[in-house]
Amino acid sequence: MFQRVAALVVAGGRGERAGPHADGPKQFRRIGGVAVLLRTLRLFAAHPRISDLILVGHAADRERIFDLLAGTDLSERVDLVDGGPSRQASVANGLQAMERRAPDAVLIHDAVRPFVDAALIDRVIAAIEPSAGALPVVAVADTLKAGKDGLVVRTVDRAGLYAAQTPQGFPFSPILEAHLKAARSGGEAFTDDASIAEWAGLPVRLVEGDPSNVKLTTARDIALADRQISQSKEAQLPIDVRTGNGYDVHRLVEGDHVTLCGVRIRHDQSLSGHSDADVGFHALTDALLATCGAGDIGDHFPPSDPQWRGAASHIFLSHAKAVVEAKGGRIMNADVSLICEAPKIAPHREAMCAEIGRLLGLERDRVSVKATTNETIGFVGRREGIAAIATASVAFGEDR
Ligand SMILES: Nc1ccn([C@@H]2O[C@H](COP(=O)(O)OP(=O)(O)OP(=O)(O)O)[C@@H](O)[C@H]2O)c(=O)n1
Ligand SMILES: C[C@](O)(CO)[C@H](O)COP(=O)(O)O
Repeated sequence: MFQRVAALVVAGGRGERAGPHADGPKQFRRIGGVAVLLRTLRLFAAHPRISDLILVGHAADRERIFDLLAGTDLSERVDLVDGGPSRQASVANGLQAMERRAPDAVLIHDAVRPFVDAALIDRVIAAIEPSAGALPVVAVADTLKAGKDGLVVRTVDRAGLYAAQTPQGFPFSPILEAHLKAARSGGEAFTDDASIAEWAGLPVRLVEGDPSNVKLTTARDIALADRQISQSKEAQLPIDVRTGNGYDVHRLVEGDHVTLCGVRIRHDQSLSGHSDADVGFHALTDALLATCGAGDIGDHFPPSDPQWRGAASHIFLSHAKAVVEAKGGRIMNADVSLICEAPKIAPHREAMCAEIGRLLGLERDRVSVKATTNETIGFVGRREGIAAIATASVAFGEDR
């Protein structure tokens, strides 16, 4: 039995056949509310036999991937490697990056096969041998035709023909060697790793695949997968709605404006702080992080870190949104109370609500900004500072 079995998940493609989408290439599209890539990574991360998890992503998607993994256990678990111009090149990059970890065996999997399950991973691992790979397949069920210029040329005997799936499993050194040899020979035409093994003379065992383990190739595949999850048992589980609160205060000093809930307001004082001192956004950021036990704003953006000096606080709020969403949460509403003697908030309230709605993707009736004075009592009453209290609700479990 192999001691260390690593997983290499390739997500460096552009998903051209699926077409463009605001979320990015198909591996970032959501099915059942969760990004395809996140679903796939979670399955490998949760499997007890997987020792190492390497993700290959397109260089242009680095930020998107970091945002997706931020705040999840995966950010510690996954190593990100840049992909290449073809799937073959992406796998080769991943295998080379994995070499220093010296795994005994490796499973190579398409990020866009999010329906892989633990039983299939077990079957593939069990079939890998020191000198043979393992390939999950499903027998071809349709009658097969060869065609040319719109005409049938002949009917192909389907006996012994299989559709290849992933994860494909191999002893590590032989598949690395095979990939390096293929790269040296200049060929970029291999669409899977079993064909590289075959070309290099490494035998590959057939393993029972899983018809549900489809590859999401077109926009229709993605829509079907989304519908399938929405109708599945996981979608029937109760939704878990959580509430978080946040509080912040900043000192008022000499100045000419304050920024509150993303809106710059002329004033005869300014708020002092390491960032732009937007107490409203800071309190709301904490409220969002609190819904998933993700610490507070200071954990994510330490005041000791010079890069956040003077930073616009929408960065913190958008980050909190990404953390919540990476954990499978959907923000339901956001409510901020500003506590100050001046400036007057009412004239700016709509602009503040619009900014929160824009940043968190919330409709107007899910956002609230309120204000109160402190009746001239205490530090707020003496105009020494402005405070904010925020509450947010997030629904989790929609992705199960
Ligand atoms: N240069 C590439 C091309 C593909 N892949 C990955 O290989 C898997 C299977 O490839 P495919 O379905 O062909 O994905 P795309 O290349 O993204 O799709 P298309 O051919 O439609 O652009 C996907 O997880 C894809 O992200 C990769 O890592 N690097
Ligand atoms: C690796 C693979 O998913 C096995 O079916 C497939 O070969 C990917 O190939 P594509 O040609 O890029 O769709």
